[in-house]
Amino acid sequence: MKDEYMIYKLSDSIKSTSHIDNELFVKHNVKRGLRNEDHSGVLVGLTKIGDVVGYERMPEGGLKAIPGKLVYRGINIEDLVKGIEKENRYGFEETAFLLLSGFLPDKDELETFTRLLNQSMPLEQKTTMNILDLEGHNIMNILARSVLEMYTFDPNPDDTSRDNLMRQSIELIAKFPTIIAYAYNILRHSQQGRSLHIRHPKENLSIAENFLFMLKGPQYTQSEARILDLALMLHADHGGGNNSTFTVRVTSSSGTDTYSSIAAGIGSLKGPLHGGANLRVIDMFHHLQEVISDWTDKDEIDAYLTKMLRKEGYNKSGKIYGIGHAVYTISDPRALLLKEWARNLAKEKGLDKEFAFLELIEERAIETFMKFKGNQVKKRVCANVDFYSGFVYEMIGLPKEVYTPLFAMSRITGWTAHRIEELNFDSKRIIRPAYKNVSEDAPFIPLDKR
Ligand SMILES: CC(=O)SCCNC(=O)CCNC(=O)[C@H](O)C(C)(C)COP(=O)(O)OP(=O)(O)OC[C@H]1O[C@@H](n2cnc3c(N)ncnc32)[C@H](O)[C@@H]1OP(=O)(O)O
Ligand SMILES: O=C([O-])CC(=O)C(=O)O
Repeated sequence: MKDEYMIYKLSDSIKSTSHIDNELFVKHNVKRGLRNEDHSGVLVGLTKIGDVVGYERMPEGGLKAIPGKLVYRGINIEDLVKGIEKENRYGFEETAFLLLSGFLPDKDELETFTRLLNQSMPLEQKTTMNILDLEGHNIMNILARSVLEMYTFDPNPDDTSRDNLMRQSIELIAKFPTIIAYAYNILRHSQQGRSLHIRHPKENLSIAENFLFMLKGPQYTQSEARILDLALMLHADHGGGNNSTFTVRVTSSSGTDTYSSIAAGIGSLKGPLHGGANLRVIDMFHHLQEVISDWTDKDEIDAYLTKMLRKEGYNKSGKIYGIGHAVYTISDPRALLLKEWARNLAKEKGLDKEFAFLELIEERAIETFMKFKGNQVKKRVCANVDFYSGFVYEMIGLPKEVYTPLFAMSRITGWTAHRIEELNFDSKRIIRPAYKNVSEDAPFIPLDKR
């Protein structure tokens, strides 16, 4: 047999070895994707960090869809974001403090914490040189590799004591913006032939400002930095059950080191059904701008969205990106906030027509999805956080390569808070669910008899 045929032979076996009848999940009462029949998540843990609410349980049984609510350490995200906006301050550092500590910092605590973050932003010279050296066009991949490398420079990488976990968490939160900005500048140079600028983080700038400075130099506006700061606040945590945070909790429960666990979380977030969706949404939006001739024609939009759901349009995945959520049903509170900023910004930038089209796609996607699925699906869908974020980033001049990394730059706060919690409750136990084997027994056959 020719060597290359082996790949096809083995790959062909996947058709039968990976086929598991849907009915078997029902028969063995297996919760597909750790989800109950009514789509709610199977309860697998307790947390005091974030609360994600999309429905109420009725006393007579069943779920009642309610407008989505997101809470960080007991504080409603809307109150946090609007409170900080009203005081005309940057809020991501404060959000990180809140998630890590469980309480809001006073003035002195906030100043000290912000200074600590600022001082931890520069990278080891060796890490910078390595980022320069890392081949590749995907910043999530470069970020994961850089995080794994931080293990080498940490004098105490495997120590899971409280103090050390907190020190590592602060280092990671501070260094993510630097790694991402450097990686983008290098990528821009190596893949797009642009001149190479490495701007080191500055003192006395917020993380949002510093990121924009490192990415594009001093030519960013205060309103761009404020919007980025707000977006960072919104993406910081989403409870313990989202795919990347759960990944961090699962890996942490084995007692592995912080860098291995966070690199695994980055890998999860990169997926197009999770944080990677923000990139897909903007790509899908540009595609729709091209294929839909009349951006106000509901019938034309519906027809194309139906094609997408039938796996005949766009990337033929059958997905409409930025729509649907494991928990939220009526609304994702983050999407509502991002949508309002997008609306205002679009007005400012003369992009009202584009915004109106995106808003109409949201409306039609929900309608079309419900019609397409009919009574096959018991839950309604809404736009999620990824639906408007890319449009906002695009308007503030951010390149698409950093959209998903920006999610990671914010979510590192939630990941580290959850890792700390996973390793510090008294009754902790390694996370180890079960899989039922549904294959048939097979005899061992000697090689010359096969
Ligand atoms: C930060 C975040 O991670 S937010 C989510 C970002 N991801 C996306 O935007 C990708 C598009 N959305 C999706 O794929 C899904 O809505 C998810 C992955 C977010 C949630 O999936 P689920 O928890 O399975 O959602 P839910 O239980 O409501 O799904 C019901 C059915 O509708 C399908 N569905 C849900 N949303 C969509 C969508 N946007 N496009 C097509 N089909 C969808 C599901 O695949 C599922 O089908 P199945 O019953 O055949 O398995
Ligand atoms: O909760 C989820 O499943 C996904 C999500 O919105 C997030 O992680 O922000």
